This record gives sequence, C-alpha cells and structure tokens, in this order.
Amino acid sequence: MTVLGQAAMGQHPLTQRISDKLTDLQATGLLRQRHVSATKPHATIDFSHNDYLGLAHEPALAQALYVGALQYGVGSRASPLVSGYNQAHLTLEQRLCELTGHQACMLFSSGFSANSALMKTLFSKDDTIIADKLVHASVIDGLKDSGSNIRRFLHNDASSAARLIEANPHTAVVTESVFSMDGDIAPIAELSRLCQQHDCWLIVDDAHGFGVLPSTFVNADNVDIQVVTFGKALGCQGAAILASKNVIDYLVATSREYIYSTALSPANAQLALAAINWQQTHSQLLTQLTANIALFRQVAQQHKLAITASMTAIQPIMVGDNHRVIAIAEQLKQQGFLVGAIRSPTVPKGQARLRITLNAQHQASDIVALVSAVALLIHQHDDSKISKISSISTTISR
Ligand SMILES: Cc1ncc(COP(=O)(O)O)c(C=O)c1O
Repeated sequence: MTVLGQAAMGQHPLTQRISDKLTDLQATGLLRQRHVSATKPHATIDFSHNDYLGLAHEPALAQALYVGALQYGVGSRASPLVSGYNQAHLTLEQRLCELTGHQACMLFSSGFSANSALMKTLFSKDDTIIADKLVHASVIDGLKDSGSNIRRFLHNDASSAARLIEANPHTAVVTESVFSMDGDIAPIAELSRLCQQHDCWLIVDDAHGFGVLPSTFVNADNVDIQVVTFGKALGCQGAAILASKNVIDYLVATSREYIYSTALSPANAQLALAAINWQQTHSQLLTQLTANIALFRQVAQQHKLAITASMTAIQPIMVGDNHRVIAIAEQLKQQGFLVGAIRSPTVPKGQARLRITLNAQHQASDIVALVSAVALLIHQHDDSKISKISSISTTISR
C-alpha cells in the first residue's frame, strides 16, 4: 500500500497490532528489554551470567581465540558442507567424543540451533516424544516444528516419566542435565534405566552441566544423544550434538540449520577446545565454585530466603510476581549487584524469581553482601505472597 493510502486509511494493521502487543507486554511486566552490559563488569558484582568458572575473561583463552583467528581467519565464511568445516572443528569434535564416549559429533553456532535442529530433523508426525515439563524453549520449538506428538512428564519425576515410557515404548525421552531456571539435576540414572528397559533413546540437553558436573553424569554410557554448549561453563560460544556415527551422519546430511548456515568460526572452535583444556587443568575453579554455592545457601538460609533445593550454581530465590521481581532486580542493580529477573511465562505464573548464578570468581564478601541486600529488599516489599510460593512445585511448562 502506498504511503498516501496508509495515511487515508489510518495506521497499517501490523503497526497497530505491534503497538497493542507492546502495550499488553508493558502492562503485564513482560516488556523484556536489552541493557548494554559493562565490557568488563567491574563496576557491578555480576550474579546473572552462566560463566560458572569465570573463563570468559581469562587472558589465556583470549589469546587462544586470537591465535585461532590469525590461523583460520575471523569467520568460517561458508556452511560446513561447502567449505566452512576444517581441522579446528574436527579436532574439537574428536576431543568432545573422547570426553563423552560418543562415536561422533557435529558443531553448531548456538545451543538453541543445536537443540531445535536435533528435534525437528530426527522426529516427525509419526513419533511420540516424551519430555520433561521444563525442557528448554529450543527443545520445545524443535519438537513443535517436527510435528511429533509431545507427551510431558512431571518435572524431574521418574515415576511420571515411567508411566509415559511404559505406555509409549520404542521412542525417545528428552530432558536436561541441570535445569536452567531451577538449577536442579535430572534423575539421569533412573531415566536411563527406564529407557533401556523400554527400548527408548535418552536425549539430554547438557547445556548447564557440561564442564561443571562430573563427566560420568551424562555420557555415552547412559544417554544416546547429548547436547553440550560452550556458552555456559566454558565461557565462550557454540554447541555440539554428540551421538552415534549414524545419527550424526544423518543430521549432517539432512539438518536444515546445519546445511544452510555459516559454520561456527574455526577460531571459536579452537577457543572452545582451549576452554575445555583450561577447565580440566584448573580443577581449583570447580572447588571454588562448590564452596561458593555452599556459602550462598548457608547465608540465604540464615536470612530465611525462599531458596530451592538446587545444589548447582543456579540458585533461584523465589519472589512470586513479575512486577515485584523486576523492581527488586532493579534496586539490586542500583546497589551494584546484577541478577536475572525471571518472570512468567519463562517460569510458571506466580513463580517469578531472582536467578542468582554463582561462579568461581565470586568473593565470599560479594556473596554475603548480595544475600543481605536481597533479604532487605524482599522484606521491604509486601511479603504476603512469598510464604505461599516457598514450597514451589514447578510443574507448568514453558
Ligand atoms: C538448557 C539450555 N539449553 C540450550 C540453551 C541454548 O544454548 P545457547 O545459549 O548456546 O543458544 C540454553 C541457553 O540458555 C539453555 O539454558
């Protein structure tokens, strides 16, 4: 339509629709916006990211990225099946196979595309796929795109999974190792046993476990397909699917995300390899992270904060309502603490939370100061709803 026509008929329907939706999002506290983060966030104490070991600012890794870029160029310049796949990718894939025991591997630029590619390429409308209620949005999107029939079991509930598996043998079960919003750990051993008994594949999104949980927790011995990401505990970027040679051959040949996308840059592949090696040779980082988690939980309990049973670096503090969590996160920011404000629909309604992520670089004094600040703010806000949500049941899906 011409500009003249538009003016005559009023606003374009798409402009009107978007503006109405923005108004709704604002009213429900869901108008998510970007904020420019500090380059090296010294001014704030950052409890919001997933760089659990603090590798993103490690100079030795910056050097690895630089050397990779000098050697291979700053980008891969093509998709993997054209000419974007080279020795740096192959070496990283081989190292990942060696660490996890899987036969083969393929790399992606993000965990989101790895998960959605995997789901939509492997499955079709003839399949019934069994998934934990809280699996990541990328898994859900991929499953929806696949057209498969999705059956969800209660979060981390092996008996609920068992009922679905018994009713639907010879299929696939999908879960995460560490759940991104709750920080709790999946019952992998039980799910693996059930899958073996009923001839199901177990697929695990290991985004938040890889690099921080022992490698025996999720590997080729107990899962059929494992997705690892490099943007969390490795502090860099990218992801990999690990599986049997046949599965990877099939995905390489047919996954549209893989075939029609520029490959992960070789410098980033080299960086991820360096980060794996760094993490393996600096075990004190994991020890420090574990100590920081224990300290956080101890102080939060002293302050009677509504924390969950999570024993990982992801430590939610339940706040309840979307508006309240944003207000508290904003006040924390003004006091110099960056934390994630997680609202519905990312988490179930009424379970908005501060998502505190701990890392190996936090000082004990930072942790104590954060918890005291949160406690003060929460107690200042109307706390009538907090008691209701302190015994949460995370059963609603994203
Ligand atoms: C459980 C889980 N899987 C997959 C992803 C996607 O990984 P990436 O950030 O590499 O796209 C995320 C990221 O938030 C995640 O939390």
